[in-house]
Amino acid sequence: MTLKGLYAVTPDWNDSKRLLASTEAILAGGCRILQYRNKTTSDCHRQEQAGALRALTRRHGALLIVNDSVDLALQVEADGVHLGGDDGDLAAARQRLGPGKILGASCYDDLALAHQAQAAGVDYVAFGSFFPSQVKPDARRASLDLLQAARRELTLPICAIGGIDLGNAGPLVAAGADMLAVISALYEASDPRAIAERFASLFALSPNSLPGGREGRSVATRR
Ligand SMILES: Cc1ncc(COP(=O)(O)OP(=O)(O)O)c(N)n1
Ligand SMILES: Cc1nc(C(=O)O)sc1CCOP(=O)(O)O
Ligand SMILES: [Mg+2]
Repeated sequence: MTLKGLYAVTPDWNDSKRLLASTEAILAGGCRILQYRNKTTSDCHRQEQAGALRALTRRHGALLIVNDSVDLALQVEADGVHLGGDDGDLAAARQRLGPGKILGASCYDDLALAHQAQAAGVDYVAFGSFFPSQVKPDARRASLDLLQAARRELTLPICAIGGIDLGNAGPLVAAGADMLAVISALYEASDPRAIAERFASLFALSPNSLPGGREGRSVATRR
């Protein structure tokens, strides 16, 4: 499966019934990549929620990526793991996961970090925060210029994250983002399925037809 399109990331909800219902709607809307992220619950509850999301993503033919923990990713047979700067060594994680699992890395606003992550064997890199985020109000800010430079210099799929909604997503895709990672604009929506459908449709558009797409990659340079 390709690492392209809407990448839904779960909120810190401990109500599993609500979490599963909203996630099911997002997957029904065409999202094919889900990250399980819950920073506030116990390990035991995290394992339970991740296991339920594993079953749900399988039913929808979607990838499941676990945030922060190689152990949990292996326990629930997830498709991969996402690690940030404080989450352990990327090369060691690659060793433990083997070549078949997806490894993603946070690179914040730092292109040099992305080159290091690429050398360590990751499958995608993430930059952010592109916009103010209620989930991470103090996150470092990444720019469209950084995204365009990353697109020119890196061969890996690139993910954008942080405060992304339907109103600001177009220029990110036009600048070279392969994936848009989104929490609030999906999970706080009254109709998450409809929002997911509209995000998914952004990736079916050509760069120049996207809002802010004049500086998008030319067809010749797109992968
Ligand atoms: C797709 C994606 N990008 C970035 C992050 C942030 O990871 P990290 O910096 O480790 O912060 P936490 O999410 O662990 O708080 C992510 N989770 N997913
Ligand atoms: C988990 C996370 N990481 C970020 C980074 O910049 O690395 S921003 C972020 C929060 C994303 O949530 P929302 O879509 O609600 O802004
Ligand atoms: Mg982390």
